[in-house]
Amino acid sequence: TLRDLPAVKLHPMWQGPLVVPGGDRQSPIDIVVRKSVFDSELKPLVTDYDPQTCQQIWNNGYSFLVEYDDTTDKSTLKGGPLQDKFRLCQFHFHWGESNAWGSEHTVDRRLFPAELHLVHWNSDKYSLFEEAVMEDNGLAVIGVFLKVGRRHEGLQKLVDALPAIRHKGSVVEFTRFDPACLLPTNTEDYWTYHGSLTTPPLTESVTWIVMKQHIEVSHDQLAVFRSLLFTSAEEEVQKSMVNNFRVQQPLCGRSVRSSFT
Ligand SMILES: NS(=O)(=O)c1nccs1
Ligand SMILES: [Zn+2]
Repeated sequence: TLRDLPAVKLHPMWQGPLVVPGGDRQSPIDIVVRKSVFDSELKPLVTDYDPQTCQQIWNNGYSFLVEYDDTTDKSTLKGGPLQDKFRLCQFHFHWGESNAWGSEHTVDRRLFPAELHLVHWNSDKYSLFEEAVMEDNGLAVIGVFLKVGRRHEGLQKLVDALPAIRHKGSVVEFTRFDPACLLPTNTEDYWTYHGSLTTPPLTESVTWIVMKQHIEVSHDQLAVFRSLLFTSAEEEVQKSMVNNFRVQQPLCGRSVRSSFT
């Protein structure tokens, strides 16, 4: 198997392959603003999220996920660079142990303390996330940078639920949360490129939509993210869930388009 190949180094945190063999459209990447290409055909994002589809929040050992009922087209994303309609299935974050780093994407090498990912799959073409995750045009992930500043009132409900899921594998009910409150006010300006998931299975099935405008959260709110653990309750050594971001990947000739000049 992959593990037997001496060339494949296992990632210390994910025990998965660090480099995907033959991967030439991996994520995350550094977005070099002056090299991005303005595309006037790019439309504003159209999100239509139903808070009633929010189901649970859980610690999967990499991040914490807020999961939505994606058995119907109740919470959807369309527009932007997308031709089809995409269904929201979950959102999660990546962050650092300090405010100096934590995001997966960077803008002209600038790091942010954290990054939000809203994960959607193409429900016009596929019937399950597991199917779409293997296909070129299967997924669309919105990336939003977080900066430390004012407290984010909408985020607080989520922050208050985190102590209940400190350990890997813990799940609690989480309902009536509108993820639209986590989007920046400006959803017209974004960069978009074809890439991959940044955690296993790392498949190259993602149309990335990285928002130009960040959102602000308070230092204390981010500190609660860092109080989560990678480890389950049974493990002797508890490890703080921090620095759960992937290293940046080669662009391999890809172009990044911008919806703004
Ligand atoms: N970090 S990510 O949004 O690329 C992702 N990885 C696996 C499922 S969703
Ligand atoms: Zn992510």
